[in-house]
Amino acid sequence: MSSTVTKLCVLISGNGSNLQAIIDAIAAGRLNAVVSGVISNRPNAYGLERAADAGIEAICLDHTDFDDRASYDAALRAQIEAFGADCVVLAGFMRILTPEFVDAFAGKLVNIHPSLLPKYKGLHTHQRAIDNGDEEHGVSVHFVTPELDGGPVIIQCRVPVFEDDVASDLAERVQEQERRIYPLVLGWFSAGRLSMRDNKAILDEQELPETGYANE
Ligand SMILES: Nc1nc2c(c(=O)[nH]1)N[C@@H](CN(C=O)c1ccc(C(=O)N[C@@H](CCC(=O)O)C(=O)O)cc1)CN2
Ligand SMILES: NCC(=O)N[C@@H]1O[C@H](COP(=O)([O-])[O-])[C@@H](O)[C@H]1O
Repeated sequence: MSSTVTKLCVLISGNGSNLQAIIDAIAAGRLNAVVSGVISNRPNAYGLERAADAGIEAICLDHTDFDDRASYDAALRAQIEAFGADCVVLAGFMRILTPEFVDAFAGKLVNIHPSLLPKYKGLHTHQRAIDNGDEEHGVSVHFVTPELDGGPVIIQCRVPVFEDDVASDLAERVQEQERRIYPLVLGWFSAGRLSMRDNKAILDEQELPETGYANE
């Protein structure tokens, strides 16, 4: 890994609590990286304010301004390259990315997903877990591939589901773990310990298991 500090370009769509966890970890000296820029596809994302408060360049690239996914992703790629990125960090980014975009950042594009993949790919994961009567749920950090939420898992964390849970209760319990594990994974990446090879996640030259619970 070069002596320069790892540049993280963070993509958001909403509140930005994972972005804030990354900003806080960097400020506390727990993550050796810099956020080179923040991009939101939604103008009202509170995460844009979080970035501005931290003195980080932040812009809205509104997907509704584009005719199709391919043109949006081309503009998104150009903006990321303008900011500079050793790693593109999806942090609550709610747009499905084209294969061309994903391939342009292969191996340095990660996402945090609120379920124990491969369960509950897609949206509304907490409500689906509750509706199914699951006793456990959780979060996965994975490399992004063209297959939606199908990329190699890097780390997972489990949380209990309680009988009286509503989706927001479960989301809060999951997000508490998200804020803990995302800076951890990004630290592995910035230290040159984490990579993706042959569609597998590799940590310290060891292939990571398909499901690996961080709180075991
Ligand atoms: N090609 C890939 N793109 C994305 C991945 C991925 O693994 N491969 N991960 C997602 C993140 N994600 C869940 O973790 C996710 C985000 C968005 C959607 C979705 O259905 N989006 C809709 C719009 C929904 C909305 O605006 O509320 C869409 O893009 O049409 C599903 C899963 C990020 N992208
Ligand atoms: N499919 C992607 C997805 O649902 N991501 C989820 O959105 C939330 C964003 O929170 P944040 O904006 O406060 O970081 C997080 O819980 C993240 O797991």
